[in-house]
Amino acid sequence: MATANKNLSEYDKSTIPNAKDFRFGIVVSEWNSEITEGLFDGAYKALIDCGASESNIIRSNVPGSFELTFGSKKMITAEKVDAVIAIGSVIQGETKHFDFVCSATAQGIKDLNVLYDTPVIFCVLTDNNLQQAIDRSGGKHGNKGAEAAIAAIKMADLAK
Ligand SMILES: Nc1c(NC[C@H](O)[C@H](O)[C@H](O)CO)[nH]c(=O)[nH]c1=O
Ligand SMILES: CC(=O)[C@@H](O)COP(=O)(O)O
Repeated sequence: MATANKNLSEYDKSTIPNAKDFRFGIVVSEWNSEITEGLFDGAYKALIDCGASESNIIRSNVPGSFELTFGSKKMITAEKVDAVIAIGSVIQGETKHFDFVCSATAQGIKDLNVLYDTPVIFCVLTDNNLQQAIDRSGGKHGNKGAEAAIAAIKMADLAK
């Protein structure tokens, strides 16, 4: 189902474990910060809404999405979190760089989920243009950050 056919912010709390005992790391890319800050806001509010404590949400920043893999690895090894949410926004430019950044980031985060026992959630928008990113970070299609937060809670519960 394409994002256009669902709202990313919608969730049923009756199907989600209470997050009160979990500790979450959120790693935020600074590229396209007007988008990534919106994603962070959506993730943070959803975690709190589902019972997480503010003191159990730890944030770090990285320069761009390519650095999310390293930043997430550091969050796993240094902060003893139950799940990590990796937040980025990659927007197509004039060249093939978009393809390499998206692929490397997706593969890197997938690799962390294989190498470590802490789930890392792929909250990286890979859009053709700025409007698509706006629509998915609190716009008409909801907020992928909220979707990622729910995934993080469910995976933290699965991994415990
Ligand atoms: N163009 C975008 C980038 N590019 C930067 C890379 O992620 C990386 O920081 C750089 O290549 C140095 O290693 N990053 C994004 O997150 N979004 C973009 O649209
Ligand atoms: C995703 C990118 O790296 C891209 O936005 C960079 O833009 P360009 O391809 O025009 O150099």
